[in-house]
Amino acid sequence: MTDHPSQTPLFTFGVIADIQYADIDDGYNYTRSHRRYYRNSLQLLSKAQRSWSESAVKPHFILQLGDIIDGFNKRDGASEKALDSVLRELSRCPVEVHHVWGNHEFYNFSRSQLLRSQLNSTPRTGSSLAGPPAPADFYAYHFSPFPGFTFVVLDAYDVSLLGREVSSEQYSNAMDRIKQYNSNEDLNCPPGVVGLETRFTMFNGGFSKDQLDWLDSVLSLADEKRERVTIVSHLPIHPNSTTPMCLAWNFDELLSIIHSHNSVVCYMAGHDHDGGYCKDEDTGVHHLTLEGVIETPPDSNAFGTVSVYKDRMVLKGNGRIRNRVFLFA
Ligand SMILES: Nc1ncnc2c1ncn2[C@@H]1O[C@H](COP(=O)(O)OP(=O)(O)O)[C@@H](O)[C@H]1O
Repeated sequence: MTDHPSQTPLFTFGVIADIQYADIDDGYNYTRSHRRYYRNSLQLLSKAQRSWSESAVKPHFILQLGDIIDGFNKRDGASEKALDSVLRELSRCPVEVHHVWGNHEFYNFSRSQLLRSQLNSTPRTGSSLAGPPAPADFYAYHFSPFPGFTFVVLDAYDVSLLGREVSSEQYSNAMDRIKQYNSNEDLNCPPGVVGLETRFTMFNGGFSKDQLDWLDSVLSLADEKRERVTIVSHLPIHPNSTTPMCLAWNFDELLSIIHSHNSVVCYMAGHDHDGGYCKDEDTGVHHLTLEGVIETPPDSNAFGTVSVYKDRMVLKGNGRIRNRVFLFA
């Protein structure tokens, strides 16, 4: 790996996904193929935090890619307590954390609770990239940690049955969309076993037209200013970076917006705990799906530190996460 050992990075940041903490015994995923270490995930977060805090070059910020606590907390009336535990652990590392929202955020909290919570990391000050803020109807924003670099947080549950009031138009629209493909009584059960249509489940969602239009305008400005843009959200959008069951419903629409701009260099997501990666050969965009902490054994870990240079980003993985170099096209 060429990691520019002699060069100082412009800035660095930490990445972590699917912590899914709950103070309960180990369990399994739905198909019982993967063990879930609910209680220990807090210890792995603690180790990640210590590694970031003690590193010679401190990360400028942390990207938390969603599912910070598990849905089982809701069942146990422990949502607030579990959230306090993970946020307390994260706050030991004195850097800004940018939170993405995943399906487990919506199992625990309503959208309005999330907007009022510490999981709403919308910056109070503007980004160096001008342009309108995102409409209040979805959770999306951009920030610029360093001149020439922009990060965009997207809401992958903007069009979803999760987090929308059953009486709302958004809920009906999401129901219409999922029912086009999924005729199961239990909408968490995917339609079929293989293929792209398996993504039409209730634990996934998509991006509204308003959000895509907003992103389009952000990327137009970024193109003009020759910014390097990294987009982060909970759901992967490239079929070669994940199993199809974890893709965003309208992944293709987001991909085509990215294709129509030249500023995007990387897209990062969580959700698929096995992780994944591909480089989109048409655009040179790197699609990284980060391995989830929740399915990581106690003697390993799943977090990364990304060093950003003028022409590349270098991911230093820990435990299950491998080192990678993302050259800018
Ligand atoms: N194949 C499936 N059939 C029916 N329900 C499923 C299936 N896969 C997952 N679920 C249910 O969907 C919900 C979300 O699944 P879960 O595995 O917890 O998501 P995540 O991978 O985000 O942790 C859970 O209630 C789970 O029981």
